[in-house]
Amino acid sequence: MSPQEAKKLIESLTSELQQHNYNYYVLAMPSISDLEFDQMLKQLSELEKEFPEYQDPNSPTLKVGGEITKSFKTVKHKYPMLSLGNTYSEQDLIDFDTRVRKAIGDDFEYVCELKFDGLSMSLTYNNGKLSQAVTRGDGTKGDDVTTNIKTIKTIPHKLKGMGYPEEFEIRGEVFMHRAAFEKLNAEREENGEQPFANPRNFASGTVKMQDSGEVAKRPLDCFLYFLYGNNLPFKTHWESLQAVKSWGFKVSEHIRLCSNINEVLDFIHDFDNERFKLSFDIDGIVIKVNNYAQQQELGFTAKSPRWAISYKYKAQEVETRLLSITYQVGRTGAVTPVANLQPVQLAGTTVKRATLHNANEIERLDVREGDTVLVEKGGEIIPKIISVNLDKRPAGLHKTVYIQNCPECGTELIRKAGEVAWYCPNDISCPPQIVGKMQHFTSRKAMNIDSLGDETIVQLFNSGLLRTIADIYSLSDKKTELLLLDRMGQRSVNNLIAGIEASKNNPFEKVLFGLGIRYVGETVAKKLVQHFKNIDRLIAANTEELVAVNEIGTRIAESVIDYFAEPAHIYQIEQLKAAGLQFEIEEKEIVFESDKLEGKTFLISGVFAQFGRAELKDLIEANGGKIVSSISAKLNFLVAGDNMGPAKLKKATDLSIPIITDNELLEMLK
Ligand SMILES: NC(=O)c1ccc[n+]([C@@H]2O[C@H](COP(=O)([O-])OP(=O)(O)OC[C@H]3O[C@@H](n4cnc5c(N)ncnc54)[C@H](O)[C@@H]3O)[C@@H](O)[C@H]2O)c1
Ligand SMILES: [Zn+2]
Repeated sequence: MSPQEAKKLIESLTSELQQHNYNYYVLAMPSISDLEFDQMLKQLSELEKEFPEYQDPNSPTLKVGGEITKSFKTVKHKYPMLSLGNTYSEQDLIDFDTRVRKAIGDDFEYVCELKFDGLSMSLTYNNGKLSQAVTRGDGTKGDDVTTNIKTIKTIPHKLKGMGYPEEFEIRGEVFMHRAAFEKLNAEREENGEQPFANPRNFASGTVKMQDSGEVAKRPLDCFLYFLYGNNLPFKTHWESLQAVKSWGFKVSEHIRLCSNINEVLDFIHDFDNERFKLSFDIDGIVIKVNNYAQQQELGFTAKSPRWAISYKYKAQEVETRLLSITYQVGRTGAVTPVANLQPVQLAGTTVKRATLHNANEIERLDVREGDTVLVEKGGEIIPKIISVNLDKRPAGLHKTVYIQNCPECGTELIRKAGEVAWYCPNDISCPPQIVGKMQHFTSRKAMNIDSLGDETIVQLFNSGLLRTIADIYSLSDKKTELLLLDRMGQRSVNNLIAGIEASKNNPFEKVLFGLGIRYVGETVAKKLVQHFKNIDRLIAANTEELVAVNEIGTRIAESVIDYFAEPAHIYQIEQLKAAGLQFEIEEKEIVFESDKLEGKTFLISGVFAQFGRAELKDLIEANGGKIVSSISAKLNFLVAGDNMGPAKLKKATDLSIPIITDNELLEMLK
């Protein structure tokens, strides 16, 4: 390769990898697999060795890939948070072992641990109390996410036992169990939000949310795996893991002390199969030299310790035959193509189906019924088709033609500009859409009608008793018909009717969420209700008025407008209103201009569910109050939302300044 070519290639690899780092760490939405990323990184590293003059000082080979964000307080790490050297090959591990031996001789042990697939977190404890939680960030500085991390039940706020140092730092991996991931991701999809590809991305997206209340709803967990501090009372990593367990930290039971590299390889082989039985994802095994003094002797490179390495498992792949492609219609009308496969064993489960995502993906793969396909199950939960084995393609297979009509109701499919999915627009009478909408409407977070479960809805739909959401509220007139159905006795019918009746007390925000308007999830529904107060004002709102609401963008606004433009939806709302459902919230009697706050000073900090900061500021000023920007003894009130910085909180508490919520501020205006 000529130097000129090498320079060009180094530049393009560097910028491509930087983009992938951004997608992975900041957006939590990677667009290539880890293996592809690692191969590109290796290629760059080899080129840089050959042509060091072209290496970018910010090369991804030298730096931890993450970034700090502007949304949290930045904290400098006391001990840098580095990456780990990684490999997919056993030979590389043997080479690693040789290097270690050269440096420290033969007398040492390894600790093998699982490489949890989440995001690393640094926790600081002072006198046994959790004082700070910080993300890895760029390795030198991270985001202070203490408030969010405090919602994780397995991270102790206060330690048990004795013998912990007065101040220490402990590191671990925050992750989400697979079952919780699948459940929450399915809910996201139902709400028309983009699903996360795997639990790691979901956990990482969650930790960086602004609203700790929302974080608390998503069950995260954390395994701890390294202790830092001055004069730790331990000589080895293994000892420290046993001790931190006794202080109340969660340490994985799957750790092993190994006296040589062969025992390490045994551990790796054991978990090649065992890993699929775990309730969470791992992407490999971490191998650490056990003794602290020996770790110190080995030291660090710019990016990772020399006393540790990780072995990453390759995603498992297998070939099988594609029997047919079918199409599923979801609650929102989105059509998903599904590959039905000749059943095959893969990653510990029998795989019969794989997702084909959308029409573009079918086009890209040129996959045809009857093809032999390569299926992968990696970090992603749902298996996917990687490629078609053209050598095995029988003669005469027809190119796949994407369906043009809904497989359920025959309506012609549509595709909106800028979207990849095709939709069935018939949300009035397309069976999976109306059943799905009713199931959503009665679900726990919406109207919470326990007695009308998913299967009962299907049964009532099939028997013609339910056709729309509004029909639910006329079931009480149809007791005789209900009693004729299978598994419907007097008691279950009474329960059913009572549950439906009770649901009428649900507040407007639950009803609005229950309607299943695309992109209107729980939080958006709350915001719309707070802002517009009643359904008529919401129906009348135009795009401008909608996007004026904090955190509502044009995509949501357009979806809301489209929904209310449909006469059948308006008719349904009229019926639900007539049945007695809540379509308004009580107006708070707020005087929007007054002198009630005259002579008082306010400082606003944190984020608020019902107001933007600018809105709050306007409100205070319109009522005669004065906004100040720093805390002093003269400040009258601190208006505090979520995620307020701990330093501010402490200062205000020290000065005994009254801390009020946005609701308490509203009370002052009444
Ligand atoms: N697909 C993409 O676009 C993309 C982009 C960037 C990075 N990546 C992936 O991320 C990797 C680099 O990420 P990285 O720098 O965080 O390194 P890494 O994830 O390979 O290893 C370091 C991390 O391992 C974690 N870890 C889990 N269990 C551990 C244990 N028991 N002990 C110690 N640490 C443990 C810690 O969070 C630590 O920060 C790449 O190799 C690549 O596979 C992928
Ligand atoms: Zn349809």
